[in-house]
Amino acid sequence: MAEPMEIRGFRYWPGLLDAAAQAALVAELRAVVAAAPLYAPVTPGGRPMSVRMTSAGRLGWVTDRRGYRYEAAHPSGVAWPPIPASVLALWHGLTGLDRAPDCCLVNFYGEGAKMGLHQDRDEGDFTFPVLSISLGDEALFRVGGTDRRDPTESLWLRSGDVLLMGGAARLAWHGIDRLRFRSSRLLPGGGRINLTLRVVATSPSSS
Ligand SMILES: O=C(O)CCC(=O)C(=O)O
Ligand SMILES: [Fe+2]
Repeated sequence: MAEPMEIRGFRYWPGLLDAAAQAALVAELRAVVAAAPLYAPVTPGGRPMSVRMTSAGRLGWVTDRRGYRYEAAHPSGVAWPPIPASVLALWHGLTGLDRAPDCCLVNFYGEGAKMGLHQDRDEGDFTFPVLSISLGDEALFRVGGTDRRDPTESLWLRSGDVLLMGGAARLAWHGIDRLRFRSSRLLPGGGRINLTLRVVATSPSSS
């Protein structure tokens, strides 16, 4: 596996997935979205998010008026589809962990979509990293420290880039400021997909 770069404590593999791997992943994600359609989430405060979302895995991350949490089913009631095998292989290869992720959150960014600065802290055990995979249009990723007021820096995430948020950077603030819509031709209609792989419970048998 190629040596990662380091950015603010994150491990970063620019262009890790080649064009063929990206296309294969998109095909697998089409099956995920066919089983568990992208939906428009709302924050606990009632504000619509600009990204559309779904999940694969034992648990999916959801938000609505009742709060941020992990659920065993899609808002429609259907079970989340399994995490694609190629995604699991990346997780095990890059994290070195035997433990599989419980959730593969799928974010779709259409034109104008963004994600405010936040920490990923609904998982319960921050010793496990979060692995992020970017597909499609370029997105301006902003990363800070573990304190909201820490200075931030930005980098453009491109299709095929992979980022591991672990160790001291597991609780770093991060977000997506904007997209270069139609900067990639991977998705025919434009847009960006981001996958984040997360361990949610503390042991695989707990539910
Ligand atoms: O889209 C991205 O690159 C980041 C997504 C993210 O931070 C999240 O889903 O928690
Ligand atoms: Fe996040």
